[in-house]
Amino acid sequence: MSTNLLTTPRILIAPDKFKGSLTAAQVADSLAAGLLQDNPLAQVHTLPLADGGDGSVAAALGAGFQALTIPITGPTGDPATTTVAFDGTTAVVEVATTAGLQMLPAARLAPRESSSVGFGQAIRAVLAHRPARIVLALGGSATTDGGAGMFSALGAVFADRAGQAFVPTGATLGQIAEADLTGLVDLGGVELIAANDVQNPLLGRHGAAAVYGPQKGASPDDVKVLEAGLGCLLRRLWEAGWPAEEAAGVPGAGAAGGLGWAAMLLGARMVSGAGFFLDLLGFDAHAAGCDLVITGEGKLDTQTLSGKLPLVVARRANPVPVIAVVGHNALDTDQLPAHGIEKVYALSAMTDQDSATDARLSAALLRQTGQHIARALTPDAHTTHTADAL
Ligand SMILES: O=C(O)[C@H](O)CO
Repeated sequence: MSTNLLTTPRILIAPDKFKGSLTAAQVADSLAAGLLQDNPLAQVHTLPLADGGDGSVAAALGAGFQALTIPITGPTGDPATTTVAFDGTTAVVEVATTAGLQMLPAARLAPRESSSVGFGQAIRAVLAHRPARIVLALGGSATTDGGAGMFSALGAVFADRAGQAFVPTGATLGQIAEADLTGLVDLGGVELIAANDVQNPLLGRHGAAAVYGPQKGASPDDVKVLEAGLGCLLRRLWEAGWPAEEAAGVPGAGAAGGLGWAAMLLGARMVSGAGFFLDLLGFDAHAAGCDLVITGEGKLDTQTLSGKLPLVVARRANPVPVIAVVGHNALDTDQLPAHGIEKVYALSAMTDQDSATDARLSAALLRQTGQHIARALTPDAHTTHTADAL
């Protein structure tokens, strides 16, 4: 690490979540505990981040937003509650905690039967608080319903060939014979922002069903049904007067089972989730004047290089040195300094066990890593401990 040795280093810890084990706040707190254990004089500030996927509401709450608890219908129809973050102006509503994989009862995947209706209900409920802006945090969804459930909750009516109204799920999108958008709630005057971390279009081999369907449990046959269903929804919304075809090709349209596309049809502006959340949470001001920024995520891989959160942090923190702490590093560490990351600490290099799904083990390893980093930074410790590159 080229950071000068310092007795009272000012350190900002700004990680994403470690998916499957720890929230961003838990990652940051574990690292901070280790750092302070070895150097109680360090000035450590934590800023748990998010990239638009799950953890976005938690990151906003950590930055001082208030929690609104809202009753919704879960992705497979069970009663559920969700939390929306609100600061009086901006509301953050998350797909992951309204129609997400994490909300499926007994974690049973439901690629055909799930819908985004709970996401729409949360948006509708938050309108009563008169937000100037709603951030739609996309990602981590259980469904590929193209936003049909969300539209239904917002007042759209879908009918089948017999004229029977129904709320479509992924598998029944193909039964939509007509879409009536006349009863849609008025979103005029509310700025909608879709915070998104993927660049996929709605349809095709890079689309929502083909790329993200399998992680929601879709078999190859299910993917075909979902793809055909999304095509049907697109035609019906186009017939109802929306620019459904143009929006389908926009990068990000395929986020969250097509909710990226659906959000654009509602007038949302699509933004990179990582950059947006760094701005919302005041990252630049927090990083300015620091001696070191520590970022991280569950897995560092080629997707990271295409602009995921640690790289955005590294770019924005410059000239402050940045190191990454990750669950697993699948990249050649030599290529990271060119992206602004001076050094990587990987938890998987510290243990034979799989820390990716074990929260307690991950937290313990993060604390140890915090201690390693403190020793590498402080003059006294540096002379008494060996440097510990992992
Ligand atoms: O929810 C999904 O489909 C993926 O996380 C991509 O946005």
